[in-house]
Amino acid sequence: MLRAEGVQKTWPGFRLRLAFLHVEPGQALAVLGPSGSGKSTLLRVLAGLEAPEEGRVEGGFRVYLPQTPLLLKGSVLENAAFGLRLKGVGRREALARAEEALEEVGLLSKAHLRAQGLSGGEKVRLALARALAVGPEVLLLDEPTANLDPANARMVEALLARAKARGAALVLVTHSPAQARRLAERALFLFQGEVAEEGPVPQALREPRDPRVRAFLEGDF
Ligand SMILES: Nc1ncnc2c1ncn2[C@@H]1O[C@H](COP(=O)(O)OP(=O)(O)OP(=O)(O)O)[C@@H](O)[C@H]1O
Repeated sequence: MLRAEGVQKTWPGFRLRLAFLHVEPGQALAVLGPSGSGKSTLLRVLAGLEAPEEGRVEGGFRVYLPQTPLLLKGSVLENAAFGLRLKGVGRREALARAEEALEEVGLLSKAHLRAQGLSGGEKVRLALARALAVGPEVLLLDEPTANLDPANARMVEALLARAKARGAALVLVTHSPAQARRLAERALFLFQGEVAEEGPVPQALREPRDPRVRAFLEGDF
């Protein structure tokens, strides 16, 4: 479960304001909006990586995936085990669970290769394996399929759907209304740091009330 209330976060010349946000276990909220509207800032506030000047964020164990995966030097397997090791899981068990996570993302055959040598799509899948291995209650994802080919994007979407089915709450920043439709129950549109629209996915994407959201969805924003 993830819940935020009365959040305000300012940067020079920019202010994010969010009255209320709630994501249930097993559900996903898609966050859409033009470049610079505050999507990443919102995600980082929800992750606890940026402290808001006002408001509260509450949630269970959260894992944040930035747009460009941050991988460590060392093998694919060591990277996949890293989150578990941080949580205090012993080395042997962490490696065994990391292997399971790698199998799930289709990277077990590359477990002993250098993580830095993976392709872009494989790096995203590895970051997801590392995240999923720790069983997060909340996954915060910043455009996880940006720059991926269709096959990798489909694979990542399938993994996210599986994480939801296991009860994770997802917040998914995406530029793709189609992806929002496939993965999310609710959608939120940000414009210049303000929520212009929030609602269930079919309606919010099909019949938005805000004219800026309509223009955005028609590709005019
Ligand atoms: N660490 C920071 N320091 C100062 N300003 C920042 C910082 N992070 C974001 N901003 C500013 O906040 C505003 C919103 O940026 P943010 O990255 O949240 O938007 P976004 O919707 O995620 O954009 P994009 O789709 O291009 O990634 C921008 O004006 C940006 O310059």
